[in-house]
Amino acid sequence: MVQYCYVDSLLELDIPNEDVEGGVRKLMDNEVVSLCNEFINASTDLPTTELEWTMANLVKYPQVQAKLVEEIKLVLGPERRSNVLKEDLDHMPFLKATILEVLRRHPPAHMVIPHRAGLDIEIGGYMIPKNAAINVLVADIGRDPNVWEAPMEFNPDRFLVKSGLGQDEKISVSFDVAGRKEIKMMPFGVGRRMCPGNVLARKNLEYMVANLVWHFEWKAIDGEVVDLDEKEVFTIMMKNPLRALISPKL
Ligand code: HEM
Repeated sequence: MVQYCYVDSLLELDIPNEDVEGGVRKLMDNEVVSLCNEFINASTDLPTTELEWTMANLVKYPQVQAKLVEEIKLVLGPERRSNVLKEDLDHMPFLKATILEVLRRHPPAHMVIPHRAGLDIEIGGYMIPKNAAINVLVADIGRDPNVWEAPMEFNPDRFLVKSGLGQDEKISVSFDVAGRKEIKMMPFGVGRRMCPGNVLARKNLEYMVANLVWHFEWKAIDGEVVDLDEKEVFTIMMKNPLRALISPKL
């Protein structure tokens, strides 16, 4: 069987050649290395950082952890003690909402990768000249009090939508992460350069968090308070790493 990998796709790419009008060229070795480096870092550091922020919030706010466990119990039924499976995640709106709330409140990247203006353009009364480096304050967008009610509060419920009445009542999550209609937060960037791993990253986080709270109880260490201060490393990490009492559920 012929294996086709990410590097093969890079070697096949034709990209615009800025030295030749309308021309194309192949990627140079240093560009391939840089893209692989970006891919490996982006797919490991950011999800790991986000997992720590999630568990920190679940330790700090035990009522949110308890609500997650309730949701899992409801989906798995009274008898099942096995792992939460990928298929189960589709029936867990509160879990999805929790991950979105972590991404809003603690995006692991406070800025996107720098972009460049392709032409002179005026946006919102500001002239942006061609070739200017552009960056976006991702964290500030997700914490904007004009857009989010009590933005510094950790409240996954804000992403839940109720529909139907009585027995037909349904709770779901409907959020435009890609910012197609409006941009209320952008932890994965938006547009053509939006993170290609965003669906995978959210699913993985949901899967890991669901199983971590299903099999273990996460509690604050006596006398310690979970500190949500931030520190910039490659990603925005917890200044004081999470310490917790983790006990297996029997
Ligand atoms: C919580 C997890 C993650 C977050 C918050 C995140 C966020 C981001 C952000 C903000 C960007 C820059 C977008 C822009 O410049 O407009 C980006 C780019 C990228 N991400 Fe992610 N990411 C995550 C996980 C992943 C995973 C799991 C993968 C791969 C499996 C991945 C692969 C990439 C790649 C290849 C780029 C560069 C895209 C480009 O330059 O066009 N990321 N990510």
